[in-house]
Amino acid sequence: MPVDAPPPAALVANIFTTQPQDGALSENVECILHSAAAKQELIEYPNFPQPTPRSHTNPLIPALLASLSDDKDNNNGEGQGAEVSAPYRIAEVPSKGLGMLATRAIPQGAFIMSERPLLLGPQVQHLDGHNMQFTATATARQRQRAIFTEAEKNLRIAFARMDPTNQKAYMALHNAHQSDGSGPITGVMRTNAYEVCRLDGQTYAGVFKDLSRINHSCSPNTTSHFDRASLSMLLFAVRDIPSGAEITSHYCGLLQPRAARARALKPYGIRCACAACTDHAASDANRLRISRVTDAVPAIVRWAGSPALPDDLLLRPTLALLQVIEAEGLEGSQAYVRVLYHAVLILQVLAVARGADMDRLLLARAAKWATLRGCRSEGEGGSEAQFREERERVMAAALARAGSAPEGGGEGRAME
Ligand SMILES: C[S@@+](CC[C@H](N)C(=O)[O-])C[C@H]1O[C@@H](n2cnc3c(N)ncnc32)[C@H](O)[C@@H]1O
Repeated sequence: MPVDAPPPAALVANIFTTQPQDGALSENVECILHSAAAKQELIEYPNFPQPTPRSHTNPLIPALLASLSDDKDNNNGEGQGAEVSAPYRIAEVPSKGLGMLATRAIPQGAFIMSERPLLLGPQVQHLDGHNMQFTATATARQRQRAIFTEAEKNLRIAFARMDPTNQKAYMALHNAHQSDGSGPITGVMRTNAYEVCRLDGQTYAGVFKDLSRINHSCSPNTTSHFDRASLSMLLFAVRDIPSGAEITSHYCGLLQPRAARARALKPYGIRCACAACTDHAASDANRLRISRVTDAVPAIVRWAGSPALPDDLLLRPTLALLQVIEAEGLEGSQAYVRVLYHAVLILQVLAVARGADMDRLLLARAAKWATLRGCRSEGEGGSEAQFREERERVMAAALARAGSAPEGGGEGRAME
């Protein structure tokens, strides 16, 4: 279809647009948007369009590293802007088809890659046919088929507008929906799309050439977030990934029990046999516990201001919970970042009250907290202002525990 041809009358509610048109054709994203307001939101995003990031440096890291003199390897991103080859390759993985493998050791928190989607559109899974007319006697199956037919019609229009290189990459992706009524383009979308953003109240998903090759794990070693300014997904390691190891993400909620994960993975044709799915009783209990992690700052303030309460009252369970999350391989969870933050606050109080012997414990947790926060989208889990205010509250209470302010103060060094 020629680039500027209007869509058929039945599809006028959809807007077909190529964005951001800022470079090579294969870097453009074909978008199906449900409203003019969605398009406006997309292109009027602050600083849009930016080039796809080739590296990502966590601004919190350098100051922390300066104080961690013997931990120089813990860097985030590709270092001083040197051009380095991609730390991954796409290759066959036994019993999973293709997958993504690390071509060198990737440290926790490191930026792995960024990529724009080949195609961006409303999440097919969420199509409920609310804007379609059905006869009263239409069965659920007939409605489902009609929805897939409509989705395929829309996707075909967007597909026809795509750069031929991207069309080829798109159709080469895996399709786990070959016999359920999905059309071929819809099937690839349903198998490979990542949720990317919300526009005008609707959730959008994107299909990627390389990112969509990442296989599922219930204990994934990456996290990703979408960068609206560059219209690209950024991928980070949430724990050290050895050279040659598979790079994994997740296709379902990881804190739900094995049975619910199995249901969510069925449409992908995945019968997961990982440790958490095999020995699921203990893992389900751990994940339930992790799902219940809440904000402990008020409890930390109370403890910090009550010298009669033992030093290890909160530290011991907090460090134990970190171990449980690490044992489940859920370092990519928001709960892990939150519990690390709790550990940092508790250790800061102890550093003020008990002196320098807590420093190494504190700095190690603070570095990890900053590293993993740097992998998440800005402001997720709390703003800088909120952290500063909470830290001040905790440290004010800590002075009561210490009896007086320590010489030189223990706070600034660890957290700034
Ligand atoms: C998004 S694609 C991932 C890339 C895919 N392996 C390929 O060859 O292009 C999803 C498909 O990969 C396979 N897959 C992903 N994770 C898997 C896992 N943990 N175990 C088995 N197969 C998996 C399934 O066939 C699934 O439908």
